[in-house]
Amino acid sequence: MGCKQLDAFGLYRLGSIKKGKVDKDTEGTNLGFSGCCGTNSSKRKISKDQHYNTGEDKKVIGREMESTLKALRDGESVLDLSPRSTVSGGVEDIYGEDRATEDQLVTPWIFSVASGYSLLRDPQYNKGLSFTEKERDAHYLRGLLPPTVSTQQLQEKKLMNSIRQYQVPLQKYVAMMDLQERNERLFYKLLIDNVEELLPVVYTPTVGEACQKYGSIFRRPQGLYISLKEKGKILEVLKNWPERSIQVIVVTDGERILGLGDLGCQGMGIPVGKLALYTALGGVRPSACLPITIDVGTNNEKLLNDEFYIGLRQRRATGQEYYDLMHEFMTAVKQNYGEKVLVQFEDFANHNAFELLAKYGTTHLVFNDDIQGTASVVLAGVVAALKLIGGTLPEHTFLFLGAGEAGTGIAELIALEMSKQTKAPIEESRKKIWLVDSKVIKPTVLIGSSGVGRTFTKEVVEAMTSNNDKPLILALSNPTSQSECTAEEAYQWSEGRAIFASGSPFDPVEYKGKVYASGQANNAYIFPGFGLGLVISGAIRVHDDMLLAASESLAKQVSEENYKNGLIYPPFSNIRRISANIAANVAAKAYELGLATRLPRPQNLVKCAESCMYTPVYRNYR
Ligand SMILES: O=C([O-])CC(=O)C(=O)O
Ligand SMILES: [Mg+2]
Repeated sequence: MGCKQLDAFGLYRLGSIKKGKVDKDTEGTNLGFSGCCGTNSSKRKISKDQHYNTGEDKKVIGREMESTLKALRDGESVLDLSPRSTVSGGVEDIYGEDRATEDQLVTPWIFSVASGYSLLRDPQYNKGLSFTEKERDAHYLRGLLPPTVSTQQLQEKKLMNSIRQYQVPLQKYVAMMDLQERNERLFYKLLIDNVEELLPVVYTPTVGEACQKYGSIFRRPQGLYISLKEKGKILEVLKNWPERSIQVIVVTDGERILGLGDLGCQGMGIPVGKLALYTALGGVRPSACLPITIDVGTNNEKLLNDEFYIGLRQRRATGQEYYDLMHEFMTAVKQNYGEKVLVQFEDFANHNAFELLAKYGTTHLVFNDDIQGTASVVLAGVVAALKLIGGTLPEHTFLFLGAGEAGTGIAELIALEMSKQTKAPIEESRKKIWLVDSKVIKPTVLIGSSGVGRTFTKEVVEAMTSNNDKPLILALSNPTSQSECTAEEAYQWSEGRAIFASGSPFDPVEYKGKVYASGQANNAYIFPGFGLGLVISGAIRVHDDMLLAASESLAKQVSEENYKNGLIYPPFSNIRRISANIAANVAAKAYELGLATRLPRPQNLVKCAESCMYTPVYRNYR
């Protein structure tokens, strides 16, 4: 059976943009910024007269959805595996019992009941001072703990007190990572109960600094490191990981960590952080999460010369060598964990991100957070913002600064949603979206995703404000240092009129006696619930309509009270409920598209999602 090309999200359009005319004289237009539209790593320039909707785009438009659905109808290609990843038998053959895996190496895992000292040292089961008297007797813990028996609540209080005493964010980060390695449930209890306070610690912006200094703060490995040294042995490497039932893998190659660029092997902080959110925000079990860093070297001279750098000391492998390693990895993942494991690509550089998504979208359950997750969260924010700025989605004009993964992904998803609403071809919708600056357009929505900080200058924000009663301004680049502008700047320069959200959080701002709280337009709203939806439905492929389903669900959960405060996202304090609703909407779409394998379909998908969610409450040991 042939493996028909099934266009994954955003692929051909990027190809066409890449092929587009590059004009070096694109600077200076009515909004006062240059036409530079690449991320740090891409540094591409796109001509100002190259409208998003180009002739070349048209040729490939519509293929993705149509071909997906057609392929599904024909029953031909969606489930096909590429020849190298086809396995006959051996799927999830954990203990090496099948004939088909006779020639494969086996890790001699032994599972035993932890007790005594090793129980205290096991982060999955350790409860510290919360072991009861009975448990202390039954599990050989007498004398290994001081006499007091604490509650989990008291432990939480104590740890929050101590974390709050650290002034330096990185110290808070290290304290949280230490806790995760010592007492996993308590770590998640803290994160879940104090999500708004701790998100900036374990996630952006602090995780960015942590990655930059990862070699210096490295204590224990928290995920799998797959480097060029492991070429030919990746399946064995996967088998070294102690957990067998993996549902979500977040993988990076470290080449574009947030807006900080190439951090090589030290990008590991990102998969670790994202998966902590998968559990805390989306309820995916920690044991089912696997952070992975693919190390093909780094072009970051500073790291190559850093004596504490933890990765391969060589320049990045590219081309065939790179793709061969990635292919071995993707094949091994499917062979080891089966069809339903979600592989989330995170912080790959543009040139690889689109290609990997295209290549593996047909054979694996893959999701690119930077292209698709960010698109879904931004579409939700824009749809919600319509309540504040007025008009319908197709009535607005969008200008992007940054046509990398996020910019392209967002533009595509907005165009897709517009064309669903207007029933007009997607080419028409694309005409409202500009990936470059131009003298003639008067954008109503300004979206920054260039990875370059401070590009929304006073001039830019003032120009937006002079054209719009309520300009919608999204400064998406992370971490805070790379934000296109600060919340304070947005409110000051727009005289309090901007509807503003940013990728990394900003504190509320006071302007002329009024307090303005801004939202966080970060894919953290989407990926945990999105992944949970895939997991509970047993989905085998990601489809664009699932991204729309996630986005729709998020937008619906913005309350009147939020709107009154100028917010276009609900607060993170409700994120578990938000994620359960997103999961239910995504799962419903998976069933509708015939991409779900967990049958029969649960009647109430919200209840199903909620009941599947991880709880950090201590369990009693017999
Ligand atoms: O990690 C974040 O905060 C959002 C994201 O995916 C990125 O900036 O690459
Ligand atoms: Mg990312």
